[in-house]
Parts: sequence; C-alpha cells; structure tokens
Amino acid sequence: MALRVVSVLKRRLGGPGQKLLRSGNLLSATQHRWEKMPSSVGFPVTSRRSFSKTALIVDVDHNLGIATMKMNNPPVNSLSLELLTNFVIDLEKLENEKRCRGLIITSASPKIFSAGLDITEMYGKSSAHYAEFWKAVQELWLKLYMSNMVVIAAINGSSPAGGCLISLAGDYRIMADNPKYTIGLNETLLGIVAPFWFKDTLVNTIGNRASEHALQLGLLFSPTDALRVGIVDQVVPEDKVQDTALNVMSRWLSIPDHARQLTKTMMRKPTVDRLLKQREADIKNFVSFISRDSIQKSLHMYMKHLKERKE
Ligand SMILES: CCCCCCC/C=C/C(=O)SCCNC(=O)CCNC(=O)[C@H](O)C(C)(C)COP(=O)(O)OP(=O)(O)OC[C@H]1O[C@@H](n2cnc3c(N)ncnc32)[C@H](O)[C@@H]1OP(=O)(O)O
Repeated sequence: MALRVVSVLKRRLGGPGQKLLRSGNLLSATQHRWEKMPSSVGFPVTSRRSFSKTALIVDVDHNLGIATMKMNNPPVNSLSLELLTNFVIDLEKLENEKRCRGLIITSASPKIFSAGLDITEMYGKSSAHYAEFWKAVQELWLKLYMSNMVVIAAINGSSPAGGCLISLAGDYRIMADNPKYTIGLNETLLGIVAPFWFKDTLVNTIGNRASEHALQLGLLFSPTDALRVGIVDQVVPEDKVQDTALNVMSRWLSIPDHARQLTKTMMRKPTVDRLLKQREADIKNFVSFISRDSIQKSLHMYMKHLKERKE
C-alpha cells in the first residue's frame, strides 16, 4: 500500500514534489511530523513549515502542496470557542497560500476525531457568549464547506455531532475500521436539534430519506454502516488512514484547480447562501433555543451522564 501511494504520487506530482519522492522520505514525512524530516531531502527548509496554536497543529508541505491539520484539544477534541477560532484563522492562512492546494484534517488524540461542539460552551453562560460561540461555529463551517482546497477528513476516531459536521464539510472522508468508533449527527440524543445547515450538509451527502432517519434517531454509525449509508467514502485499517488520505489527495489534486473549484462552488453555493441570507437570525434562534431552561437542563443531564458512564 505504501509503495502504491508513492508511485501514484510520483505520477501525479511534478517538480519539487518528485524530489521528495525520489529521496524516499515521503512515507516518513507522512508518518511523522513533517517538520522533523531531515534537511538532506534536497529542497530548501522554507518549503515546509509548521505552526501550532492552542488545540491545533498544522504542518504544511509546499512541495506536495498539502497541509495537515491535527485537532489537538485533549481529551476529546471538543470544539471550544478557542479551537473554533484558531481553526478559522489557520484555514484563512492556508487558503491564502497559493501553493497549498490540499488539506487533510485529522486528530492528534488517539481514538477520538472530535467529540463535537464543546457542550460546556453551551450551558451556564451569557447570551453574548452563546452568540459569539455560534458565530464561530457558522464561520468554521462556511470556510470549510467553501474551501478552495481539496479537503479530506482522515477520521481516526469517533466523530459525533459537530465532529461529524467538520468531516461532512470536506470533499472526501476516510474512516478507521474500528467498530468502537462512531460517526453521525446525534443531536436529538442530547435533546437538541441539528440546525438546518447541519441537516443540509448531511442531505447533500447521503440524501433526504437517509438523513431524516439518521437525524430523527440521532444515529451514530459504525464505520461499516457509515460506509453503507454514504457518510464516509472509504473505511480502511486504522494504520492506513493517513496513507490513504495522501493517496486520495493525489487523485483529487490531479484535476485542474479552477475546474474543480468552480464545480465545487456550483454544487455547494446554494446551501451556503441559505445560511448567509439568515446568518443573524440563525444566531438569534440558537441563543434563544439554547437559553431555554429545558434545553439547559438537557445539556446538564447529558454531561452528567457522560461523567457517570465512567464510574
Ligand atoms: C437551534 C440550535 C440548536 C443547537 C444545535 C447544537 C448542535 C450541537 C452540536 C454538537 O456537537 S453537541 C456535542 C455532541 N457530542 C456528543 O454527544 C459526544 C459526547 N461525548 C462522547 O460521546 C464521548 O465523550 C466520546 C467522544 C465518545 C469519547 O468517549 P471517551 O470514553 O473516550 O471519553 P469520555 O470519558 O466520555 O470523555 C472525556 C471527558 O470529555 C468530556 N466530554 C466529552 N464530550 C464532550 C463535549 N462534546 N463537550 C465537552 N466535554 C466533553 C467528558 O465529559 C469527560 O470529562 P471528564 O469527566 O473527564 O471531566
């Protein structure tokens, strides 16, 4: 498999990317942090760099034109306001780097891709906080869903609710074949409702009937079932997720950017425009919904249940 990744990339990547492949370092580059690669691979050190902020590690390889973003907010990569904000800032940075054409999103935490929105941001706080938090959730989805880059989710662990949304916002999803991992929009299990743009993103991926079923029951799918219903595109052994992501990326990057990007925009713009037209109303709706006593109670009970599960 590893050799196949190299040969596919060799065929599809030109110029300096081939130097990296010739040096035989591609696999170590994908298996370890890119910036740890020895400087003897034959291109300037400035051609790759990494930056990490709270809760996020980003490695960019300009020669391959691929960035890897690892969520790093232990223990479960819950999407706190800080993580959401840093995510958006880093996405903007990558989007502005002309040579960065592909993005792989994955997790630095073993077994968890992301536990979804940080529930502690959604109860016991002020209305102003809820509004700021929701705006950040919207912003991340808007940026990811309309990214000019090819976005591949390398789902190396469980991915409920907001975690699932992040992967659905990408162009392709690869999930680790471990029956303990689950993925889905399980909001109803928390007594809350997935907003229309979460729903639209799911419908665009798996169709109306399957979405209705999944959303009403708050289904969390095993990798096999997620593949069957189409929430993920590929299920591979756990240790092959990253290599597969690179392999798939090379295929997507072989398409001329402008044609692929215009096609993506054509497919996704109506969904994005729906939110853009009523962004403020959506924030108001979230604040008023989440502030209800009954919803606050449900979230509190859910967190209590999560903690009690361990005892
Ligand atoms: C009109 C608008 C409507 C509102 C729309 C809102 C849309 C909401 C979207 C969301 O994303 S809501 C979040 C949904 N997420 C979940 O339901 C996942 C909950 N978590 C889990 O199922 C499990 O934690 C896990 C992810 C499968 C991991 O299991 P594991 O056994 O490995 O860890 P735990 O012991 O359960 O958790 C460790 C630690 O983390 C806390 N935690 C877990 N998830 C969250 C979370 N989403 N937010 C905040 N904190 C979380 C958990 O309570 C534990 O804390 P401690 O006990 O260690 O203090």
